[in-house]
Amino acid sequence: MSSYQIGVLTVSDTCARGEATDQSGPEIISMIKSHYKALMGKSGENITINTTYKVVPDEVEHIQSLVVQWVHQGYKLILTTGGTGFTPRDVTPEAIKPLIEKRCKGIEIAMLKTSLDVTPHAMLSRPVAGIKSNTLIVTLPGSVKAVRENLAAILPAVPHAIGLINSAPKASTTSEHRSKDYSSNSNSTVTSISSDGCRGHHGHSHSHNHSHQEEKPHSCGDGVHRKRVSPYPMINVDDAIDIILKQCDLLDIGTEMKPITEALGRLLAEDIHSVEPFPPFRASIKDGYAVRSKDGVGKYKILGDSLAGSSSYDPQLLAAQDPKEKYCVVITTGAKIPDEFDAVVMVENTELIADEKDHVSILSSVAVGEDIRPVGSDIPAQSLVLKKGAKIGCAEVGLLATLGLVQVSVHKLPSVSIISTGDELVDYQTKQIPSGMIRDSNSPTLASIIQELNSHFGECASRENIHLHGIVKDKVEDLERVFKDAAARSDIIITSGGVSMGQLDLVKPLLEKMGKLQFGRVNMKPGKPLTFSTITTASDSTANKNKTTLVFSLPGNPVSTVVTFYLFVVPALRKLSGFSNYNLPMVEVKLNDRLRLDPERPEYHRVTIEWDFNQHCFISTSTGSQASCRLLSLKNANALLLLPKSEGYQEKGSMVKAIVIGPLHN
Ligand SMILES: Nc1nc2c(c(=O)[nH]1)N[C@H]1C(S)=C(S)[C@@H](COP(=O)(O)OP(=O)(O)OC[C@H]3O[C@@H](n4cnc5c(N)ncnc54)[C@H](O)[C@@H]3O)O[C@H]1N2
Ligand code: MOO
Ligand SMILES: [Mg+2]
Repeated sequence: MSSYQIGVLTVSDTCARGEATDQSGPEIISMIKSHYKALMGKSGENITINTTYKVVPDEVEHIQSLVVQWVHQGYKLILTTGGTGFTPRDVTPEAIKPLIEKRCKGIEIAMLKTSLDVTPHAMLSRPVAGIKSNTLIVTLPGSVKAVRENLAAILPAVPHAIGLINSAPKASTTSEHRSKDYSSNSNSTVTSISSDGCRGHHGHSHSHNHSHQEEKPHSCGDGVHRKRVSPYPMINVDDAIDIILKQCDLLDIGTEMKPITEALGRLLAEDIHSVEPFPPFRASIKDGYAVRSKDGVGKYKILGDSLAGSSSYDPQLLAAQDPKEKYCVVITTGAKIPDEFDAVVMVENTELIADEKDHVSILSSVAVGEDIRPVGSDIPAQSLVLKKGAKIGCAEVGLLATLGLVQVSVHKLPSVSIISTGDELVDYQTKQIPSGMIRDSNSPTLASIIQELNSHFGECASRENIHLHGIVKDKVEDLERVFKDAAARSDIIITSGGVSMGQLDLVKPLLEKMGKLQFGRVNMKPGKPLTFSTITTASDSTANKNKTTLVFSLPGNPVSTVVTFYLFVVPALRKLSGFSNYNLPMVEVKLNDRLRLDPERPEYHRVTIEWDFNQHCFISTSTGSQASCRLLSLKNANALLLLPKSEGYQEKGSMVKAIVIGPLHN
């Protein structure tokens, strides 16, 4: 028995404001139900149709966030009504089009044709139909009459369309995919594995379709009545990142003034302009003599010197001299060129004259301006030197110093709380550990990653405001207390453990209770049970708005913890720190290994990459068995390969994209 979740979305300012009652939405629902009833009557198939009905104003964000959420929740069909006309408030097509992955013009034409048979005004409608993920999305006009016509025109094809969109892929989808076995004889085919977790031999197959359950807090229940299928739809990595980035807009981290010597790695929160020109005077580029270029080669009288920082030359002297003679001033690199001179001869192109120390022989003639830096030639006055949003590197600190700035306005950095969860954990400093227990490695690992990120990719998390909460046992009251404390003090909470299918995996239900669980599973390997939520803490005063905290509940397997951190926490940290490029650098690398692919999930395979001057490209070397509990698979890794989900292998010598996660040489 399959169940269809169908979303009906009425887009209308007046209905949203309650100034008009919506007829079209209810009409759609009744047409859908009666059509399917007829359909089921014929085919005998029994489908349960659940419809969700919402009304939103004519606003792109409102339409998109609901449609995206419904798609993530696995809806089969989404029908909107309203907002497809020509008036300024008609934005439904503009909201839906960017979400569509596959346009379905046939459906649009069917609707237009039907309506045009009725009235030529139908050409003033802008329908959009298309597929996003596994969902068919169709915009219908606003009027009930037009809804009836358009829906009647396409309903006969909709069930079949949905069937095609959700048809199983050709390749066999048995879940017993073989991959590098955890044991040493890696070429033995693993008969079955614990679903994607660390290699175990208590394997069982697991199906990937999920039934959509109402969004209510699910406890995993006790051992016996535990869910057999995760209630959390599996979404893809890009959509997950989109959701995270969107939620970042709810936080306002703010800016602060920092002394320039403490601003390295920070992002500028304002444009930086020069006031004075630099250099502020005409400066010599070389050591030698300042001359008047018109005097050419010959014997020159030395009138004094102008050294960088001090000068004995007095212009009165020149005025008192015989104009027919040639004059010069000793000059050093960086020194001010006296106004009466217009070029520099390098000391290598002169000769001393025996017994005449206040004369010199100039051997080469120079052009006007030779070896002189004009005023402002490095930095013009009143010019934009650094743009808002620029990362302050070493040179930028120097430029700020050159401009005489003592402090600068920079983006503040998000504060972070790190929490390890699990009854089996003891502090890593514990010498004798009781049987069945293990040391917590995730917290020290995560704290170190943040430090390394800050040093290599720009400051993206507060160094002072990173709070290690340590280990929290699998007890709801303990977890709730610590999460509440962390939410009050941090912008971002990073937990590890307790998010899969175990009866002590309490984190997801707790977050559904404490906040809003945005998504609970991602189609990736490792890292599938990654969970992302938001907790809103009411503000104490009406003045400032509620505080939102982003909660990243990473899977407990140490490698899953690290990989999901790089893929999902880093973009949030960077966006909140003011970066415009949220992701870590991406490169293309040539494989030095033949790697088996996972037929169900895209994989982030750990490698060491190095530039090869003979092959003119990065060469990647796998870190070995990729079991997600094997932290060794991250040892010396400085990149994550993006391997596609597919049968078969990624061949040695082929080019693959990789995310750079560490220094390119050790
Ligand atoms: N029946 C199913 N079981 C599992 C599934 C599934 O879909 N069905 N998913 C597997 C996958 S994939 C992953 S990833 C893990 C993630 O599970 P949790 O997030 O609940 O993690 P835990 O169960 O708490 O721990 C997993 C593993 O990692 C060790 N661990 C936990 N915290 C730490 C820490 N701070 N330092 C070091 N090691 C840690 C823990 O002892 C476990 O061995 O679920 C699979 N199961
Ligand atoms: O073990 Mo899991 O593969 O991290 O998702
Ligand atoms: Mg678990």
